[in-house]
Amino acid sequence: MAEKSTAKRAVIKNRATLSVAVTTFCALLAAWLLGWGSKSSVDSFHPPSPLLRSNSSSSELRCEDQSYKTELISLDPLVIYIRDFFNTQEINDIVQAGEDRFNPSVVNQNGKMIQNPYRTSWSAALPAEDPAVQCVLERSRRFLGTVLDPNEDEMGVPQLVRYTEGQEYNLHHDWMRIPQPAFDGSPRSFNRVASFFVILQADCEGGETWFPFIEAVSPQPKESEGGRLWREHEDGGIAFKPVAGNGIFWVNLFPNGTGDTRTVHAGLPVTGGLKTAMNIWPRQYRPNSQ
Ligand SMILES: O=C(O)CCC(=O)C(=O)O
Ligand SMILES: [Fe+2]
Repeated sequence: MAEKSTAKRAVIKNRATLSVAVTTFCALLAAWLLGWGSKSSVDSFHPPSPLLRSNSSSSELRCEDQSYKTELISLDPLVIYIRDFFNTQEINDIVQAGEDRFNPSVVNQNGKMIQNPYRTSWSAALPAEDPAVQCVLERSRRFLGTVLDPNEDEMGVPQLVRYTEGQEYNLHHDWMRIPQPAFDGSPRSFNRVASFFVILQADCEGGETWFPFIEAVSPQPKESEGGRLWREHEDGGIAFKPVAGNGIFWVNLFPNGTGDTRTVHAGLPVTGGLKTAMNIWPRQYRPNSQ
């Protein structure tokens, strides 16, 4: 009897030891799967776009996942409104990265970049190596899906644009009439296939982004007038209110590479305060003969 109970105790002890071991193993496995001990970010990647590849020396970049929401505004040309495209931390980091780099904005006139009363804002080219810049460029690249050829195309040089009271950018399109020859000397030229225009700071009055030739797929419901993010403009088309973190995406080029004049748009005058936004102009390359 005593022998039996000793054996039983030994079995119980072994089971207990086994169960502690199993529990510890499961806990360690769960901790590993949840990524404890590493940085609390959910998205990790090796920069894949040509621009990021050529300019980045760091081996790994960690970006926060961003759950943005998209709303189709127009199908032809394609215009998509993106809510919460950048988070507050990214906005702060990107503004800081560009803060000391602002110069008077210029416009392209017959291939020459010149200052013009047509565009009275400030611009700053952003450093491509900045981690927040890399994260939002990568997010934008993924948004584009197959629009960019990973072997040819790139995300371009992102820019900040800033307006104070009285400043504006009159009607223009973002695509170039004459595609820009490739900087690497290859017999290719690029054009801005699409635009992301994302608001970073919107402590301002005025400063809507107006597309006179864009018609919404259907009218907005009338009841949400106050909280509207865009409105039908009195001179036609749609005007988007600047809201920090939100962006507008549109396609500039037809499939044959020519520019779509219906994408003409303006940054309407800021009548008070400060508006800062980021331009991302992905570059699509074509052989020079085309
Ligand atoms: O400021 C805006 O609302 C538009 C700016 C713009 O179109 C640009 O910088 O190309
Ligand atoms: Fe523009």
